[in-house]
Amino acid sequence: MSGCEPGESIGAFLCQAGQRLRAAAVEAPRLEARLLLAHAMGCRQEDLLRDPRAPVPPEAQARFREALAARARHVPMAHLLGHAGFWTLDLLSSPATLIPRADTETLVEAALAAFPERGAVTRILDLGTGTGALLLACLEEFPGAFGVGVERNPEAAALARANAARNGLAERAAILAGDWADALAGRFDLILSNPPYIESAAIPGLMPEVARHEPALALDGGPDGLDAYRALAACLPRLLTGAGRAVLELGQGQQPAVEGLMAGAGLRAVECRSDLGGIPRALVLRPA
Ligand SMILES: C[S@@+](CC[C@H](N)C(=O)[O-])C[C@H]1O[C@@H](n2cnc3c(N)ncnc32)[C@H](O)[C@@H]1O
Repeated sequence: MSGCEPGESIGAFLCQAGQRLRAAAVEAPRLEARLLLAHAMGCRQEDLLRDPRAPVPPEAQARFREALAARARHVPMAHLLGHAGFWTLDLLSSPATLIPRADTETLVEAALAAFPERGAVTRILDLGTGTGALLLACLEEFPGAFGVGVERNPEAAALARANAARNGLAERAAILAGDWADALAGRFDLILSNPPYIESAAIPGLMPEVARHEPALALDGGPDGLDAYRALAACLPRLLTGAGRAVLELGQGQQPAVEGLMAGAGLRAVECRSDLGGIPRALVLRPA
């Protein structure tokens, strides 16, 4: 490849990998090449930069080539590295569910703003828990709370359980495989949900990392994107305590429709917090 030194040094591998990822229209090719090589060599990114002329060991070369080819096919970085950061946590991620997104952290901020008195939250529910991101971040922030996470895909439920253990929260979390709140009785102070909310017809047009590599069960909200909110509207009123709050993630432009659905079920919107891009993202609801 032009402009790269030949050979098997760290520098040569990074240069060639950066060019390959750029040609595949990957957004941050040099950074991702460093992350993948560090992962293949079992070291930190900083260690690579210390001696770019050092050789890449043969086993690491093989792992790196494989990961690089997958990344050039737009397999998401989190699937290749096996984990992703969310709030203060490091979470295992897998193709069984959504990779946790920074936008979803807006829901944690909204929950914290809704309950300035942390002790007021003793029972938390997360519907469609996936990696466990929202449930575990909130358990971290509300230290007196016990949490239940429900997930339709048993493989994702197992991942959420592993993440609870990995973050020292297993004693305070129960993860159930099931369909929304069908198997639940009782009431919760804080209910979180980031449901699938993309309109079915829009999914093929999403970036390839999402459209090809994240599961439809985590994305597809039906023809108008609102199917899961209808299911949530049907169960949230019986699950919230009188002073409880539900915090729901919204897709772009969905605030009026979701507020309308929830109002019809007897839930009043008290806040809608925007994400860092200025998009209304976290809708906070209370019993009317
Ligand atoms: C958008 S992802 C959110 C995952 C995680 N809560 C997050 O914020 O990163 C939606 C999750 O809901 C799950 N799901 C979809 N339909 C469900 C249902 N009927 N009951 C329970 N979980 C469901 C999906 O498998 C997926 O893990």
